[in-house]
Amino acid sequence: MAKLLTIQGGKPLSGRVEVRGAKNLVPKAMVASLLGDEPSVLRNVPEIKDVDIVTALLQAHGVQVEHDRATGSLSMDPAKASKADSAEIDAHAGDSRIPILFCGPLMHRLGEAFIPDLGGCRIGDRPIDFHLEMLRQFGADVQKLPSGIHLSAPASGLRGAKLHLPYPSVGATEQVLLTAVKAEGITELSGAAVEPEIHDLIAILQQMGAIITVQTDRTIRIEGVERLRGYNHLAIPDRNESASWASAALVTQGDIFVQGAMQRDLTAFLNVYRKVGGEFDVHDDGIRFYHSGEALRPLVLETDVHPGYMTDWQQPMVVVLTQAAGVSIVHETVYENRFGFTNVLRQMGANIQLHRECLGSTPCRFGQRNFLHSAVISGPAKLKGTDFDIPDLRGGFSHLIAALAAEGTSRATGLEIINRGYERFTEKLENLGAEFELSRTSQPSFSTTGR
Ligand SMILES: CC(=O)N[C@H]1[C@@H](OP(=O)(O)OP(=O)(O)OC[C@H]2O[C@@H](n3ccc(=O)[nH]c3=O)[C@H](O)[C@@H]2O)O[C@H](CO)[C@@H](O)[C@@H]1O
Ligand SMILES: C=C(OP(=O)(O)O)C(=O)O
Repeated sequence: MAKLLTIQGGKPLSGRVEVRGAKNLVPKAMVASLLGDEPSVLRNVPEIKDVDIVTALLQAHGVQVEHDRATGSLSMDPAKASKADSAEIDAHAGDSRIPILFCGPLMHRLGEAFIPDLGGCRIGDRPIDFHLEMLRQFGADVQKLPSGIHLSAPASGLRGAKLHLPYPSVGATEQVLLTAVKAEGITELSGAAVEPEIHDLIAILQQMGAIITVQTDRTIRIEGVERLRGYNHLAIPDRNESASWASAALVTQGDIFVQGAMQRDLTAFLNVYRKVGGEFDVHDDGIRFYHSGEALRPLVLETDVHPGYMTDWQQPMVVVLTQAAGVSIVHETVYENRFGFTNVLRQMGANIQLHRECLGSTPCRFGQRNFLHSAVISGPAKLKGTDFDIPDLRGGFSHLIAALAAEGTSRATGLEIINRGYERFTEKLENLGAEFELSRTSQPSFSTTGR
C-alpha cells in the first residue's frame, strides 16, 4: 500500500531543522572510495535514498560498507572490489543518476564497467553525451546496450586528455575528475562546473593523493597518479535542502532555524531571499530564515550554474513568488523542462503563465527550441488545498510547502520521491508544527500532471 500524506494548511512552520551532508556530494564521495587502496570514512552522511542505492551498488562490487545511521558515519573498504552481476546492478540502480559516475573508478579497478539506465528527477531529457565523449577521449571503449552501457579500458590503461565541456555540466565534470585522477599523464578540462559540491569532491580526492588545480577560468588540471589512499572527510551540508526550508519559512509566514545552513555556499540564494523581502540571521551553526510580516516583493530571476542562482532552488522560490505582491519573472536556463510542477500550483490558485521565449536578461540554450522555460508569476495568490502526486524532488517539495500554506486540506501521493533529498521529512515537518497525517492508501497515485 502506498503512503498518503494529508495536510491541513494555513499554519506557519516554526522551529528548528538540521541539514546534514549534501545529496549532490555524498553519493559521489562514496563512489570515490573505489579509487583508494585503503578504506575511506565519510561523515555527516544523511539517510536519503541515493545513499542506499550507492551503498547497494558498492556492495554489489564487493566493497564492504558500514553505515552508522545515528552518527552519520559511513566506512567503505574496497580491498575486495570485484566485478558485479549486471542483473544485480540493474536491480539496485533505482532512480538515481549516480551509477554513471562509476565508469572511471571501475575501469581503473577492474578494466571494465557496466552502467545501468539512469534515474534521477524527470526535469528534461538529461542526456549523458558529454560523459561518454569525455570517457572516449580517455581511451575507453563505450558500447551502448539495450539497457545501459558497457565500457572497457585499453590494456595499457586510461590516458589523460585535453578536454572541453560545451556546457559546465556538474556530472560530466565529476566524471572527468573521478577518471583523470588515476589516468596516465595530465588532463586539462576547460568549461568545467565549479559548484561547491565539486570543490568538496576535489578536497576528498586531494586527501586521497590526487593532484588537482582549479583555475579561475573554469579550467581544471589534473595530474594523474598511480595509486590513491583512503580518505576521512566531513561532507559539506546540503545547500539545496537549506534553501528549501528557507523558502518554506517565507511561504508559510514562518520562522525556521536551519542548523547546518552555510552562508558561503548560499550567497546567490541569500541575495534573492533578501530582495524578495525574506529575513535571515547568520549564526555559526546555521541560519535563521523568517518572514518579516511585510508584503513580499516580486523580482526577476534567472537560474544558472555556480556561482549563479542554482536551478534546484528555483521550484521552492516560485512558490514564494506566488505570494509576492506583483509580477515576477523566472527564467530557467539549466534544464529545458523544469516548470511542469507549476500545473499543480495553478490548480491550487496560483497565477503562473509559461513562455517559450527567454524572458530573462540573457538568452539561453533553450530560447529557439520550443521549450516552456520562462515563467511569469502574478501575486499574491490565495492558495487552496488540492490532491497531487509528487512529480520530482524539488517540484514535490514545492507542492508540499504550497499545501502547508494553503487554505484547507491537501492530499499527496508519491512521498517516496521526497526521500531522495530530504531525510526524515515528516519528522522535520512535525518538529516545525505542521498539521498533517500519514496513512496508507490503496490508490497508487493521484493523476496530476506535474512533470
Ligand atoms: C546528483 C546531482 O549532483 N544532481 C545535480 C547535478 O545534476 P547533473 O550532474 O545531472 O546536471 P548537469 O550539470 O550535468 O546538467 C546540466 C545541463 O547539462 C545538460 N547535459 C548534461 C550532461 C550531458 O552529458 N549532456 C547534457 O546536455 C543537462 O541536460 C542539463 O541541461 O547538477 C544539476 C545542476 O546543478 C542539479 O540540478 C542536480 O541536482
Ligand atoms: C535534480 C536533482 O537531483 P538529481 O540530479 O539527483 O535528479 C535535484 O536534486 O533537484
